Amino acid sequence: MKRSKGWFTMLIVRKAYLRIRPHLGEEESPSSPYLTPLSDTSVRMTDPQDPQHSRSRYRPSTVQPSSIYTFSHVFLPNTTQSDFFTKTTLPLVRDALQGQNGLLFTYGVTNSGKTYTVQGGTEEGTAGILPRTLDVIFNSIEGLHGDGKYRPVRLHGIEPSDPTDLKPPHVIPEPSLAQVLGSLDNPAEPEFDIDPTIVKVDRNYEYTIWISYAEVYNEKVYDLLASVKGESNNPEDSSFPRPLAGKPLLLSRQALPLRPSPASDGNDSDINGKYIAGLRQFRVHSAFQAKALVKLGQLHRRVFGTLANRESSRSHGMVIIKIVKGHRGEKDDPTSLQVSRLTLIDLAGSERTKHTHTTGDRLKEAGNINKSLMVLGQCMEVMRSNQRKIALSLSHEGTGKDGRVDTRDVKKGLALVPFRHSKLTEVLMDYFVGDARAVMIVNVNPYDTGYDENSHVMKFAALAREVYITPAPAPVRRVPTIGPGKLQGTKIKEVGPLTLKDPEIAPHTSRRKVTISIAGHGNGKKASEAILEVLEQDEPADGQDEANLSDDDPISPLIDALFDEVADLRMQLFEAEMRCAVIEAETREEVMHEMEERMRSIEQMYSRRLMTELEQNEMKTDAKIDMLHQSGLFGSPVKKSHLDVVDVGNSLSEEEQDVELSLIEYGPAEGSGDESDFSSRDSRSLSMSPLAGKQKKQNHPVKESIVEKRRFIPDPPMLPSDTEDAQLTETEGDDDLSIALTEVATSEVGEDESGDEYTSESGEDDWVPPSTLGNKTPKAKANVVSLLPEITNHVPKSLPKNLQASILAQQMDGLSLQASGPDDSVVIVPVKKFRARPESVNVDEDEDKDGEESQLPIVKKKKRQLGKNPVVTAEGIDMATYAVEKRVEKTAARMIRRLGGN
Ligand SMILES: Nc1ncnc2c1ncn2[C@@H]1O[C@H](COP(=O)(O)OP(=O)(O)OP(=O)(O)O)[C@@H](O)[C@H]1O
Repeated sequence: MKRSKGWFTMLIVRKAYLRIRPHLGEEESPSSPYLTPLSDTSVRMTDPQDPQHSRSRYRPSTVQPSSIYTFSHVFLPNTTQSDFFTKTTLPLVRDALQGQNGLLFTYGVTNSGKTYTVQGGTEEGTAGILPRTLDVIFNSIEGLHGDGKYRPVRLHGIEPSDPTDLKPPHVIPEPSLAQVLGSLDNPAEPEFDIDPTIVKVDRNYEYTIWISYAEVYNEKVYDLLASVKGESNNPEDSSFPRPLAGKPLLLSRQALPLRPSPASDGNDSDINGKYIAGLRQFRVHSAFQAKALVKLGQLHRRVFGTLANRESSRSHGMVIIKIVKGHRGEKDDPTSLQVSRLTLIDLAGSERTKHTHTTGDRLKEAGNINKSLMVLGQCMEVMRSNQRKIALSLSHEGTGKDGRVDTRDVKKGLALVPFRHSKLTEVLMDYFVGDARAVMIVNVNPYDTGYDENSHVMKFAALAREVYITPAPAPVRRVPTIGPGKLQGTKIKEVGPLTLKDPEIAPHTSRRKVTISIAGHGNGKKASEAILEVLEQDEPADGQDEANLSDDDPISPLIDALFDEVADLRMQLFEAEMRCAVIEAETREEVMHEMEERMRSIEQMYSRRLMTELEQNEMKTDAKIDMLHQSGLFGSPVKKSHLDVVDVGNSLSEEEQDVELSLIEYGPAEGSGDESDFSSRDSRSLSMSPLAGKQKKQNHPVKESIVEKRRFIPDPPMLPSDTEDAQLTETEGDDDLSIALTEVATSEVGEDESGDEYTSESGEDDWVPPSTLGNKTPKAKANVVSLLPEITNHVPKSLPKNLQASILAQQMDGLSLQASGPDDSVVIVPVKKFRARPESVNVDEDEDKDGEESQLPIVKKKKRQLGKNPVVTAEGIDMATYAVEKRVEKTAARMIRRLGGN
């Protein structure tokens, strides 16, 4: 494929490196990091709050919970500064020495290690990439220093140097802030921490190195190497400005304007970049001098950027290293000079306004930081889309006239890259549209709480990687041999330090107080604080610099105004988006809390229900135990009884009485005095059983039919009794139990051998008094013992043992032995139909009609207190069942023996 000529045809890949910060000892103990290195070039980022990894199911975020990101290289936490420098920055230094422009910037959230990467730490061997770059440059040009007759200006210009440029930096005329605070700070960079690397350079050339240090703070550009003038309260006092008692030292500085690079500087690019007008630069002869300047700049940065958070960089700091290279054989020919720039930027951390609840100045500052970073991202996105369009056009090469693509047509269709929307991108514009190699370093602290912010950082990196920048050789400019101050092109007005006396600063100033802590750092010095008042002035209005603008300036006032309008609108849009994002996050959080609240209340409701169920079950069990006690399955509840249900009562042993008594429901104790409330007490005791309640509610058809039948069941004839006042009657409150037992009794043991019923199921007509049964069926000598297996067989074996025992007990409870008739036949009657009741209790009308119940014996009620008896266990029930069986067996055998004997 033929390549068209143009700036977009030679592409180089931008490098994006990821550096993972180690966990620091003094920080809170980390959970697991959310970054997992997968290879040398890729990492997986997993949200620690993801439902799969956390109990919380709701994330107030739309960020993907897990993603894989690819970089040019991933540096693990244990990477040394030296290794990092060699792999990321050294190639840029080599290119710069060969005449290529380069840009390196660090990007990441606060506390992710950007400053550590650029400047370094305090330990030996921890010098960052900036001091190492200076070391390598000076190591490499050793013996090749030029005489510095010419200096670089603006972006691409060269002009004869000013004598002041040659002065060493420490001779800044005004009392500088460094002098004020020099003793306060001791930036770490031990002399012994020098990078020994040497890069091979063309030894036919001479080199001069120039350093500038600027910062973009609150959408304004400041010179960090400009002298800072202090304002003493005493105008006569021209000496060293020290703060008066109780009054802070007042420091002032002025923002610098950005100006388009004039075409006369010989920029090859179609789009002119911008330069920082008035930015001071110093020629340095050694790495030591250069580092001293950088330290001064860092000190200024710290002082002026300390408004909000002294631990955090709130500005974008950029060190610009310019290398002027001239052929040794053409020393007097400035046209042979080449200028290359290497800019290292320590970007401010992306701020979490919604997390820190930032307000006031801090919010504005954070907004500006975010704005500049966002615009940087937008620029990259537009550049990427433009490059795609270009690539698409190139792929259709041959469709135009002569089979060539007209690049002008292609460029017309490209979107405008919004460099002008922030000061940062305006300053960097030249690198993107011009001739530069760019390297981005992404710093991430994998233990940081701001997963979402870090995720945005990674996405930004992914975007940046797809942008390609054209390399081009550094321009070689012809410089007229004119004296200092009379320069080619336009002369830029120097913007020096201002004082409060300067008339123009009043309308555009902002004042703020800055407190600088001076920590002892274990060097024997006492920790103290210095309060300063900082006065920052806006850059001069355009009108003031009109004289400085070249005729070639491409910006017309109308276009400028339109751009400003667009910038304003974008700013408003950005703010609206920020507000929306905050509202969205808050709403999500609110919804999440509401959901959690609901879940909690549902959980509570279910636990309450569960508790109720448990209580009911307990009561049910208690009721069963009660029944077992009443039926004598747990010991013999009534030792002395006057049961007259069976005629043989008098002659039965105590044990036999126990068994029989246990088969009869309880009534009020004779003479206990509480006979009057027997009914209510009875029903109360039954109501304790949830089962009973349920049965009542269910209104079971079987029950109804049985109840119906029972209405017609006549009272049994009076049975012989040894207690005259004992009566058997039906107990109202015990319906359920009696129904169940009646059912069992009537359906299971209601037939004799001949198949004749001897208990009534259908009504009065069927009723056959037990006393006559013997006569009617003389052969029907029911053997209780033989009935036992039958009863037992009706208990489902699949049920748990305790339930089996309970059913058996109920069945047993429904039976009583009765011997009657002249032939001494033994009959089984369902005695559950009969209830002992006191004489004073009113009985049903039906019963009253019979008038017989008054003759029924009263059975003494055995009182039992719940909880006093042992807890039921399966073994206990087994044993009890076994005991009952045995006792019934024994009793029956005895009775049969006795009856047989008779
Ligand atoms: N690779 C590393 N090895 C050891 N310590 C590190 C490393 N990276 C960062 N640190 C330490 O982590 C802390 C935070 O780093 P640093 O100040 O560089 O973060 P930052 O991203 O520049 O923050 P800000 O944007 O707020 O200025 C510092 O104490 C620094 O010494």
